Amino acid sequence: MKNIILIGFMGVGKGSVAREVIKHSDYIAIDTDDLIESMENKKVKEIFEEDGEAYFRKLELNVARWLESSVKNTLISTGGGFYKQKSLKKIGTVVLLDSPFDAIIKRIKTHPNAARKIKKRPLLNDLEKAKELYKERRPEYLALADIVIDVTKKSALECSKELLKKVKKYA
Ligand SMILES: Nc1ncnc2c1ncn2[C@@H]1O[C@H](COP(=O)(O)OP(=O)(O)O)[C@@H](O)[C@H]1O
Ligand SMILES: O=C(O)C1=C[C@@H](OP(=O)(O)O)[C@@H](O)[C@H](O)C1
Repeated sequence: MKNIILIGFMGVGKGSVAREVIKHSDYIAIDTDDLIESMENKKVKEIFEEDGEAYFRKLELNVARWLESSVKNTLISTGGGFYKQKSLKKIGTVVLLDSPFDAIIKRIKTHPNAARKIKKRPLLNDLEKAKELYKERRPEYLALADIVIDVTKKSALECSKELLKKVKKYA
């Protein structure tokens, strides 16, 4: 099985879809932010505050190198900026979870833990800036994707089923 690498904007549902995929397939899952947090023994938010974004991006590069050389048969969910890694397409089949900006924000805001969900994502704290980032990134995400899944109005389970069906062609 080729790796699957899930990309998409902050909060679009990469982690949630990954959790459903592992329930319904033989994939195991890892998450680039989780790897970084355990490497550094710090939350992403603290790394941004204490070490800066550039340092965080270096950690993403280290993770990308390790994924490319050592990880197989795995579903890899990523942070929203991980797609900039040059080796992305070598790591696995690239699956984009896609949704309009307003739909992503609406979904996060209706979650019971909304404030915490927003706070833990430093680049989502200023919504105007986040929208600009979305506009800049969306065409780049689309250009890299082997598979695009529109997650708007679908449950994470539905998205996971669509992903598993579409990915068969690339296995
Ligand atoms: N398909 C979905 N339908 C409804 N809510 C969702 C869906 N996918 C994710 N969410 C909610 O959106 C928020 C962000 O999801 P998450 O999986 O953490 O995104 P990401 O990993 O892309 O940052 C969470 O509150 C999650 O419960
Ligand atoms: O879009 C980004 O640049 C980031 C997205 C975050 O991950 P999520 O996409 O899981 O929120 C996290 O990696 C960091 O805050 C930076």
